[in-house]
Amino acid sequence: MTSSPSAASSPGRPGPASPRTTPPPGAATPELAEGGAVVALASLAGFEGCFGCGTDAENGLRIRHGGVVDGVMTCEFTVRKEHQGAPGFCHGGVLATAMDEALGGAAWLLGNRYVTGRLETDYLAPVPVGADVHLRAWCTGVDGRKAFVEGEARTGGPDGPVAVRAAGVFIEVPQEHFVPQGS
Ligand SMILES: CCCCCCCCCC(=O)SCCNC(=O)CCNC(=O)[C@H](O)C(C)(C)COP(=O)(O)OP(=O)(O)OC[C@H]1O[C@@H](n2cnc3c(N)ncnc32)[C@H](O)[C@@H]1OP(=O)(O)O
Repeated sequence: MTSSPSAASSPGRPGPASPRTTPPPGAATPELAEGGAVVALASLAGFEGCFGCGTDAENGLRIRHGGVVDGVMTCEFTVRKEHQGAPGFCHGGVLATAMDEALGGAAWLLGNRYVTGRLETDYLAPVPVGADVHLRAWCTGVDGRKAFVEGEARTGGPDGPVAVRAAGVFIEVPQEHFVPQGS
């Protein structure tokens, strides 16, 4: 088992999450499942149609999941013209979707299935159409079925300026929560 980084030591950690997305006192330190669990679970669950990462989702974000380094989930996507909000820039809802995907992926690294209960986003800089967006997310604590997760999106490279910060609460669900493919 690998431990995820503590909130205090996470590289590029965003500012404080709200009280609703901060692990309560006594929350467990996240323990990641053995490597690859997130990918195995996702393929079992049929994520091809996912608007965030699905390869069959023609108009989706086609987020490319990367590796996990020191408990931090990495992924990226390219802002296309159909993602535009204000002229020349990515829509904020698209960026929230990307953060949902990244934070959700960090929760799934725990080895269970999770859905978004709450998602908070801070927009710090506009993201141009055509930009590559580099996402990172990590779990800060687990309390029963709740996983507390934070993340950030950067442009201009993985170590470029932070454009979006996010924090969320993801709730563990059984496989039966999802609609079987083909139903
Ligand atoms: C590579 C793979 C990567 C995968 C990434 C996936 C990313 C995408 C993720 C999504 O977008 S998921 C889609 C959006 N989310 C949903 O559709 C969830 C809709 N909501 C529900 O289905 C139910 O409300 C939910 C399963 C979350 C909870 O219902 P339950 O009846 O199972 O549980 P319950 O309401 O008893 O709550 C369980 C615990 O979670 C807490 N909780 C529930 N909703 C919450 C909320 N909104 N915020 C904070 N905490 C919440 C609740 O307080 C409680 O805490 P305690 O155990 O301490 O009492």
